[in-house]
Amino acid sequence: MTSAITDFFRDTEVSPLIVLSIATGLVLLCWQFAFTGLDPREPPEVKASIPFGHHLGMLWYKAEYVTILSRKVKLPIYTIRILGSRMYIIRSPELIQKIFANPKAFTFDTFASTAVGRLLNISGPDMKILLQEPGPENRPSYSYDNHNITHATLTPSTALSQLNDSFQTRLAKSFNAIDPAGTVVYLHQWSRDVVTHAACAAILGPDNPYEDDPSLIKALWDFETDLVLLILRILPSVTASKGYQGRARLTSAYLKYHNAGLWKQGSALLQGRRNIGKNHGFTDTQIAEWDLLFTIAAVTNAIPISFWMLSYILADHELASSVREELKSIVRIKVVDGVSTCEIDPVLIRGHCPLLVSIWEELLRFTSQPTLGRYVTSDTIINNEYLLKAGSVVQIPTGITHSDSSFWGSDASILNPRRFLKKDEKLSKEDREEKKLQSRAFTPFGGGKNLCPGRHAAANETLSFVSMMIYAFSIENKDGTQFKVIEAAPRAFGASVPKAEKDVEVVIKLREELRGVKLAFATGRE
Ligand code: HEM
Repeated sequence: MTSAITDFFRDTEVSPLIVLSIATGLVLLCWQFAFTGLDPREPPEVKASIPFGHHLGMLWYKAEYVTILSRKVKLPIYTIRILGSRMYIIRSPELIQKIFANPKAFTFDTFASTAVGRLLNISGPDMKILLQEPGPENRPSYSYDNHNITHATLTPSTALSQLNDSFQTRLAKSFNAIDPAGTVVYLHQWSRDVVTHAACAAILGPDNPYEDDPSLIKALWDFETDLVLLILRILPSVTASKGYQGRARLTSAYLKYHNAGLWKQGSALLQGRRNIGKNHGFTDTQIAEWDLLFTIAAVTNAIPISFWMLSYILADHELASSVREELKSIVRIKVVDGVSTCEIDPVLIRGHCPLLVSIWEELLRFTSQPTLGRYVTSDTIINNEYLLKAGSVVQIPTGITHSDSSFWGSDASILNPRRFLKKDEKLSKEDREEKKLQSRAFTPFGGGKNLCPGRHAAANETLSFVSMMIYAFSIENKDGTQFKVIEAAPRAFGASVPKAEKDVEVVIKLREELRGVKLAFATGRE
């Protein structure tokens, strides 16, 4: 056989590269035909206009492809073929809710466990015990226990209030370090660093690795940026060198933190997760690695959205001054032992600052557009209508439902800061119907069993950061030009909120009337 191939190359003028390309094409074509026909009850298939068009689209547009495709395909649900298997894409809020309602048949855990296994190099029996199967003596699996403690400590409770307090205390420290006469920073990077410091203090406690070595913040974001390449694991030390090195530095810093017993001053969330890890026989290194992954989940969307929210307000003078006006009702100037403090109470924002809350919700609609994924574990019919086959993947491009004018009106494609201002009691019957449709179409935090447990913490983080920035500081472009919202980069696979493409240099100054005053947040409130 080998000599026949060599003879062929010797006897023909065709380059081996062309032959190889033709052979690859043929294999892929056979693969495409090998795809078993659709059951008539499955969602209709949408074929690409050119051969392998969906594959090329995925390679080119990455996470955005199913959103781009769904803008053209107006069906409530449809099927495409990817790598020889089915992918069901759902645009209809009604069908999306059916998926959320059945986490056994449509699971997120399969994706999460595969990704975590590849990131942490877990395989074989360890993988089963750690992530999916019941543990020894039929105890619940680690993933089950971990899911419960994470959701329990992040829903409104004393544990969450303490986490929020720690966030705000560390945030205030960064604000008080700003030179009142003016500090020049790159706003995107500076916001990222300030909020990351606070988020890590909230989870890990005040004495955490990032305080010892602030360069770990960059390592964390390098790791986060290279996450997909690290999951793919194709020569990661070369293809994802920054993330690869960042992960190594962070893992050893987190291990040092655990070995020194510093976890004892961490959040109830961190301590609860540590206990569960210990009960399931995790080593300290595994616990450190899990904490690192959790830190990524906690910062990956919350931090970009803080930057976007600040940017959209700053770019609109009238909006910024209305927000500042509204904030006056939750600001107190306190004088203790001759020291004046300007204190914002974030717990009061929901009740006293409707415009700020509306901007937050609109930012979630406008920027948090995850493509949610579920794996189909058994043949299931949804809505008494569509058969979804086991082994397939469901994709929910929320960018579609978040921008559909039939739910959001003719201004769906622009950011309207006052969109969520209408109060329920003032709504007409028609408005109430529209609101119902909107609430089903609004899934910035996903839904069902995996609905983001960090949503309350994220709201607190963003609203605390933005409210103090807008109330206490003036922020202007360093070059004197008008502040504008900068371009967003394409959304990465798995990310809900995009990051900024570039950065903008600004001068941050404490407002004249607050010179000599310290900044703080009210704490100890539930
Ligand atoms: C604006 C900020 C945030 C956004 C937009 C966001 C969005 C999401 C989304 C879309 C999911 C997947 C849900 C699904 O598939 O149905 C998710 C899951 C998750 N998020 Fe968030 N998130 C944010 C902030 C946070 C924060 C601050 C934390 C932690 C403190 C956090 C922790 C998690 C965890 C642990 C999961 C996995 C939940 C599970 O599988 O049960 N997130 N998030």
